[in-house]
Amino acid sequence: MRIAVIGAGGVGGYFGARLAAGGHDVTFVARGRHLAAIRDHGLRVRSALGDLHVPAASAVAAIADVGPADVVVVAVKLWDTEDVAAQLRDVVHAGTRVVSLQNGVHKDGILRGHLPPESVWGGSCYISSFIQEPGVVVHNNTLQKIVFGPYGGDDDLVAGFLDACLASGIETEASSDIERVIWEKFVFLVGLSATTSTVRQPIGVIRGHRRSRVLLHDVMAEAVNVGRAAGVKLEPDFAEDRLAFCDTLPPTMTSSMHNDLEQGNRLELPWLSGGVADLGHDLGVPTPRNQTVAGILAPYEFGRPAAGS
Ligand SMILES: NC(=O)C1=CN([C@@H]2O[C@H](COP(=O)(O)OP(=O)(O)OC[C@H]3O[C@@H](n4cnc5c(N)ncnc54)[C@H](OP(=O)(O)O)[C@@H]3O)[C@@H](O)[C@H]2O)C=CC1
Ligand SMILES: CC(C)(CO)C(=O)C(=O)O
Repeated sequence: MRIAVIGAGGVGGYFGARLAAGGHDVTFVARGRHLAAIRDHGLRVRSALGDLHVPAASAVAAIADVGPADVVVVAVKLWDTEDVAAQLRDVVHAGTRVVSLQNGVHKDGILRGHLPPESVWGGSCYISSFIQEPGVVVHNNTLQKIVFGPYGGDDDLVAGFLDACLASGIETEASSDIERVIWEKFVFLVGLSATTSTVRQPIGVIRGHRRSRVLLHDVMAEAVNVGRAAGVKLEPDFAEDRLAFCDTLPPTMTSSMHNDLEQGNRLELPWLSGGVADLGHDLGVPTPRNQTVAGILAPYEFGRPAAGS
């Protein structure tokens, strides 16, 4: 299968490298020092499930340099989605499918705004991975899962990508209710990212203290209320379900937003707690806790603020 990966970072680098190791023809679009390092030494992935090395020739600098692809995997940070979506217009043909593994509930609407809607599958992933240094992606533990599926109706092309992922050793599911799947992850991620980032501690600390545990629950409950008001079929008690799920996680687990905060990187805050607050505002659903989280973290949205700025 011919696969193009837009963004060779934690997510795209990891899953793309697994697919390449599985024998698929994978082209990575990368940029900056990461691209330069990949061109010098290839893309190296350090993973608890076995290290991987992708040859330098697999990387290109521009989306326009991607040849015909069966599946395009979008794995850039959320602020780059609009730009990538516009550039993908020339790459997506009748038999091409685009699947975003990004977080949040806004990304597919952006892609569908630029591309034929039927070409965009919904997608979600569970993994903890990051660019350790240019050319090197680290996959922290053994979790690595993709769920994807078409929006409405069947699509004969789903089976090919499902088989490609499974045969490459990626835990993968095809879903006939992908919107709900994406929202279910969103609810959990909003809770995890809001609490780990504001408290600056991993999930074990958050769930272990009565008040921060209540905050975790309430932040997720607001996301559930917003999703239900938007027509997503989330169970009314889904926040309780996710709180129980949080109790099963390793105590050291944290969110990519908390990691980005600690590194002084830009945050996806406007699409996580900020996104819940904005959607809640539009739908008339109160979201006081997510608004508070978005306010506390706002000064860090574009990286660590300079002292006194
Ligand atoms: N990392 C994780 O553990 C998880 C992340 N996610 C989600 O996946 C998405 C991607 O996250 P992650 O992999 O961590 O992000 P990274 O920052 O690690 O990787 C994104 C890469 O894409 C590059 N990029 C952006 N735009 C372009 C472009 N137009 N052309 C070429 N390269 C481009 C970035 O370059 P530059 O640095 O120059 O901007 C960067 O190297 C996010 O939405 C995130 O929330 C989901 C699950 C887990
Ligand atoms: C919760 C996790 C690690 C699961 O993939 C995630 O998506 C994130 O923190 O961005």
